[in-house]
Amino acid sequence: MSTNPLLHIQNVGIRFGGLRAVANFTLKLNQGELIGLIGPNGAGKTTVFNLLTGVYAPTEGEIFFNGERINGLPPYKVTRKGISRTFQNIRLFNELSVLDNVKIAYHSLAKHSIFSSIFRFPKHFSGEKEMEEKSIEFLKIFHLDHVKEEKAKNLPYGQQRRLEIARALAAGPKLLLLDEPAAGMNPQETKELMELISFIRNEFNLTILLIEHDMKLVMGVCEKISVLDHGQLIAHGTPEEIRKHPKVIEAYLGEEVGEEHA
Ligand SMILES: Nc1ncnc2c1ncn2[C@@H]1O[C@H](COP(=O)(O)OP(=O)(O)OP(=O)(O)O)[C@@H](O)[C@H]1O
Repeated sequence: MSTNPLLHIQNVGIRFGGLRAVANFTLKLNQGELIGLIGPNGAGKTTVFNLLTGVYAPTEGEIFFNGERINGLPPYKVTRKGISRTFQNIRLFNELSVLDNVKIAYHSLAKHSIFSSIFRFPKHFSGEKEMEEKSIEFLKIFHLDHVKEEKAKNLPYGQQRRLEIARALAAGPKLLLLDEPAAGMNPQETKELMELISFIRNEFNLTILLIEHDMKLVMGVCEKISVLDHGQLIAHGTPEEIRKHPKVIEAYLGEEVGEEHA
């Protein structure tokens, strides 16, 4: 069995002018792990995702994915390597149907060539059919198949969040980055999301890095949690260790990190 981590972030940092948004950040994710990334507002969590997905190139450090150095690669190449993400502010094709939103993501994996697509050779049609069937399978997992013809913008908020995850998964990632997937959800929706995240991790053999302010969710699904404060890693450990960690308690204004933050 390989002991190499799927993702290895080594002493990564980035400056925006005089601000060191992330500094000396190190994290290893092994295949199949579900790790939480938490921290107060402005701690640098989304910047870490932007560094991992090629939105920003790190000004220091290295990022290895599957043993390959990926820092500096453009976002589309990072996606092709097997890293997908969702965004804090939902980004869907609002005017397209739910099904088309997933089909577009699945397209990046489709086996039929661009020429057969343009000239509509038979191979293209079988590719289209397969893509549609696969996309509907994804929608079933996310309980969205009954609204597949609906425009994305017409879905209730909780369903839009689920569609974003379905779309990220349709690109066939090995590593899924979820940026505050429970933001704006009610407690029941959050509970269902928690179950869904655990389910897809097992079902798709995924490795997941989860940014989330809802501590109940983070503590409930993650094996390990990394805590950022002012761009620095201040703690890494099990939910129980993090809950009691003095630096984490201090970063969260003296309160014990727990359900009061849910
Ligand atoms: N493109 C940018 N240019 C300048 N400053 C930036 C840029 N992106 C992020 N920052 C700054 O970097 C710091 C970290 O921001 P980031 O969005 O990563 O924090 P966060 O932990 O995700 O916060 P939140 O929980 O509020 O989403 C903040 O001070 C932010 O203003």
